[in-house]
Amino acid sequence: MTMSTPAHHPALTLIRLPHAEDLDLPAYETVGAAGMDLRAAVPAETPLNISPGGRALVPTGFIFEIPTGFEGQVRPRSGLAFKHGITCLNTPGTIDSDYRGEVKVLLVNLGGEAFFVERGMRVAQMVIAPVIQANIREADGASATARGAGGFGSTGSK
Ligand SMILES: O=c1ccn([C@H]2C[C@H](O)[C@@H](COP(=O)(O)OP(=O)(O)OP(=O)(O)O)O2)c(=O)[nH]1
Ligand SMILES: [Mg+2]
Repeated sequence: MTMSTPAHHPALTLIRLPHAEDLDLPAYETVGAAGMDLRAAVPAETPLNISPGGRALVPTGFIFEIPTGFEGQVRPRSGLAFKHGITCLNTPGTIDSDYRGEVKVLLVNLGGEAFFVERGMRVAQMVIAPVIQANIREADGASATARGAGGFGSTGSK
């Protein structure tokens, strides 16, 4: 495997909230993992029940201080999607670098059975990605291109 350089590892500070007291830190499960898994900080005694077709906001128990110039993307886990129809409703969820609240995961149950989210369950993964903020300006007309306003299959279906 290619060696990583420190430039590829921006510092990420996590602040543990009281209800995450005993939870593992979100972590990359393998050396080459793109995302760190996020665990559910729901009470151990009351798993969160998501009915078929229902949705729930699952606390992670951590504040993420995403470095400036980056974002956090909350993405589904394919295993939960495949086995249970559990995915993130707003995927990818966007975590802004200036957000200082608890990261939460918006799950939806597209499966046919109730799904119970238990404490410590890895419910989603977060990818840290660079962000480019555009300089926004307004203009009177759009510049000419070969495509013009064609879209939605205008180049043909094959
Ligand atoms: O899956 C998600 C998506 C968002 N957030 C938090 C972090 C993010 O920085 C903030 C706002 O998210 P977003 O911009 O997607 O939501 P909005 O509906 O536009 O709310 P706001 O008006 O607060 O920006 O909510 C999460 O914890 N989990
Ligand atoms: Mg917003």
